[in-house]
Amino acid sequence: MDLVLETKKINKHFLKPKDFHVLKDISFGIEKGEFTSIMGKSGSGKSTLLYILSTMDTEYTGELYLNNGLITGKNQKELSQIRNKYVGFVFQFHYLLSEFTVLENVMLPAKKLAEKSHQEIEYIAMEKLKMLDIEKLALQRASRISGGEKQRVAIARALINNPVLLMGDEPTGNLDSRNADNVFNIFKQLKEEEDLSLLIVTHDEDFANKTDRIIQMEDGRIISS
Ligand SMILES: Nc1ncnc2c1ncn2[C@@H]1O[C@H](COP(=O)(O)OP(=O)(O)OP(=O)(O)O)[C@@H](O)[C@H]1O
Repeated sequence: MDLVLETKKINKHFLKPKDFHVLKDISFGIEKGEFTSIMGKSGSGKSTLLYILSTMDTEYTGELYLNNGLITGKNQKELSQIRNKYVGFVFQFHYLLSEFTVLENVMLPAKKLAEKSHQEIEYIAMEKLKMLDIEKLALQRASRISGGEKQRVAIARALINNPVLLMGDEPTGNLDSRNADNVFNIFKQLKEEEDLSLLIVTHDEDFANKTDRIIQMEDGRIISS
């Protein structure tokens, strides 16, 4: 099995205001090209888990592997490199820089990685915009485009460093059903054509039912997957 992500017995406690065991023995793997959704009631620990998987939160016990490499125990500088290289993120709110153009927003994570020239990054960014059918918006300010378009730009930005895994926290939560369907179809296309793995937290049952696998969480545990 070619796993792009694996967790072994991840546990997390919030210590304030009092000890709360929020994640309990979370062990699972995501295969290359797999499209997985995470569902569960509000408060079941989905966002807390995603934050750990995204390497942003290091306060947990257990082990996290990305692309077969052990992530747990690495320092912040190493984590930031790994994050930029292997993982893309899409959130409910797109967090675009509104005074920047669409193209500039998409280029930003590649600029941070500082491995390619400005011209190369611009070329790749335009390719991503074409893939998402929004290349005509490249020079438009991010504040001047629609909600559905903004989410496409956020997806293009998440893909700029060619990640192996795209993670999303409610990426369709703020969209109407037509735009939510569009985003699902883009994800499916990325899985099928680019062999990308996707791990998406969602409350949308229709969306989750169309993915390859649903990980169901309850009270900090995985109850089915
Ligand atoms: N910083 C924190 N300190 C203490 N408790 C927290 C903290 N962050 C979250 N929690 C608690 O941990 C539990 C899990 O929260 P989390 O946000 O992971 O749930 P969720 O499943 O993503 O919920 P939702 O679907 O509403 O986004 C909740 O009971 C929440 O109140």
